[in-house]
Amino acid sequence: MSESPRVRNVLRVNLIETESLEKRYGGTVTALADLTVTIEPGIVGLVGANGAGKSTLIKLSLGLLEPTGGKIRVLGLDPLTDGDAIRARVGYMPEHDCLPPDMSAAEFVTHMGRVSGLPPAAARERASETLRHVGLYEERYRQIGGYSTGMKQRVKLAQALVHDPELLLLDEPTNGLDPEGRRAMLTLVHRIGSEFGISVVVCSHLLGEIERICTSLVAIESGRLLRSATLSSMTQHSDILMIEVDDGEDALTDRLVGDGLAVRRKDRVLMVTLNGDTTFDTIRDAVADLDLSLHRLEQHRHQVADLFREEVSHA
Ligand SMILES: Nc1ncnc2c1ncn2[C@@H]1O[C@H](COP(=O)(O)OP(=O)(O)OP(=O)(O)O)[C@@H](O)[C@H]1O
Repeated sequence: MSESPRVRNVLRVNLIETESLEKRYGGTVTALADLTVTIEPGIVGLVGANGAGKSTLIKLSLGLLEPTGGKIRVLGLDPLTDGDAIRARVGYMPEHDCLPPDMSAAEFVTHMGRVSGLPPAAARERASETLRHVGLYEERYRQIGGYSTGMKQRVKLAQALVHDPELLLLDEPTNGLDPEGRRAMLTLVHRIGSEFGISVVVCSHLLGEIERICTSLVAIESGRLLRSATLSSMTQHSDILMIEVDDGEDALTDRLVGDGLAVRRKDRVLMVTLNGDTTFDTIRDAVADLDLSLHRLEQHRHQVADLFREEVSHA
């Protein structure tokens, strides 16, 4: 984290690339099927319902599992042959609780720093630093067994960060947290991604929750790619104008339809399909002729929900 985002961002290598990736468990359960996706640097939400295959993809990325078909590369490396190199450059926060209750957070995170190859003094220093970043500095000498769920999640995050990785893989980091705890955890993840320049792949079954912190989203369903897109491409202007007037929506609708425009109504909002630059003039003239007061006239932006949530909700 001491390294500047500028230096890190020079390395624009893809985070994860898969080609026809397949993972079957025991020959019967197909967790991933023909998954081809390229995940670029940034804060990436990996969304999908429970059982969609998110954890399997993360474990394949770390070389903890072997694919039964296809290819996967992480930071340009092959997890099967370059597993050590990948684990040195990647931090992993697993979904389930895996913390020793009778160790303090300081001891545990220092230990994980040592496992990652840091010398003793550097591991202790980095452990303190990362525990401060995740908001556990004051509590770092208490036994983990006495921590709340939120504090345990932060220890898991700290151990993933201790060796200063380029990429963080976070599996459902908000699991078990109350709404305030979820917000705080996501704010922390966003800070790590935006201020420290560490790329993050964050798994969640809750699209609505993670979309606000992500630069791109990858949705999977039953082990297959549903959609992959950047947030900016998803929230571009559409060709729909949203109009609200104080009163007189019916009269305005009739008039605009009479002027040849396509109008849909959603409660009190008129949604008019743009038909060249003259559409604005037509609306202005209609509002003036009907003596209405105009509250809103703006080009509708696509909502992530429109493009994604519906698909994910079926997942
Ligand atoms: N070790 C395993 N043996 C057999 N089946 C497994 C194993 N691990 C996962 N699966 C199955 O593979 C599918 C994908 O599971 P995976 O854990 O990757 O999904 P997920 O999207 O991470 O969901 P969740 O958040 O619930 O873990 C599921 O049907 C799951 O039951």
